[in-house]
Amino acid sequence: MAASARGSTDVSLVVVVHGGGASNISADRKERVREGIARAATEGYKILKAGGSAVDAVEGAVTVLENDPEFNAGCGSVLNVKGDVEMDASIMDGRDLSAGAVSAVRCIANPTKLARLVMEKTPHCFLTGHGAEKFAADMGIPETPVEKLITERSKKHLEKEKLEKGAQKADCPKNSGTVGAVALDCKGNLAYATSTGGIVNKMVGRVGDSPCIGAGGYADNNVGAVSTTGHGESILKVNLARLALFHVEQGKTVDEAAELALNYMKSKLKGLGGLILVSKTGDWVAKWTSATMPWAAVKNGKLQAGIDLCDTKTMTMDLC
Ligand SMILES: COC(=O)C[C@H](N)C(=O)O
Repeated sequence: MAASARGSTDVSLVVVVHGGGASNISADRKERVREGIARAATEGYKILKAGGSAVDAVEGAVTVLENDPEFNAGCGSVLNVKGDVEMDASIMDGRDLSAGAVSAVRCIANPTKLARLVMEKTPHCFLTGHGAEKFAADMGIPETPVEKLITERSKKHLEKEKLEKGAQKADCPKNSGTVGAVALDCKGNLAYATSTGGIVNKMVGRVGDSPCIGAGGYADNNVGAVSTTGHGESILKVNLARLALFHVEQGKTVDEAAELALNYMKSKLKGLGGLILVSKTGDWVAKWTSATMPWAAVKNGKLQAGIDLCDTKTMTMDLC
């Protein structure tokens, strides 16, 4: 059985965010993570309330998390084997399936904003490495010195990982905080965004699932929107986001669809992770097979957030 939280049926504004599926989060970080994830969901919801689109809302929510050093995206990204930051992100508009992605980008504060520019300003879906960085410069995005993206925690994390190398099972990323959001706006449009520093101690040039449309996320107004987190190589192999939406298309509830997709990945590959899903009717679910997955959701002005099943405390805040 996968762990989960879910919302009920009726059409309305919905934002759901996640802060990455991972092994246990230490007690001292829990409150900071919970506060950050709730702030991101609130930001996304405010954008929807002000008449913004689902794409605006997911970009806004994920930007909050990229700027928060507690999460593995933007500032706070985990480091590769060389101690460097290489980030991946993607975004998708469920209206027309337009999508934008970037991978292995370095001196960029908000890779999701860059992914949106790829979607809106180029004839392509996906730019990588130098080309993506050149495009960012052409779009007037200032270069962020890499030191501003690296935290003491991410340095310690790499050191610890190098010492313990071999002890970790490859199918469960340790304490990673990849971030993502899904949203349903007042016009019935759906979108997702996912952003990550990837996995600690990764090879230079390694690209995970997060920028890959269908794996790291998917949005289609006819079905729903999904953002995923977890072991990237497993997520890529099962196309986790599209797989979950396939089950919704087949008539499963959002809860059943998420569970079927995650359990398939676990049984086939021993791959652990999590996902958030909102359907075209506004039903949502946050579900994970990893030990924890910080999540927050706002629907009908009510905010709920949680981290793991042992920590069932949820906040309910009236945002009407
Ligand atoms: C929780 O960690 C992650 O989500 C990492 C990300 N899926 C990757 O493999 O790049």
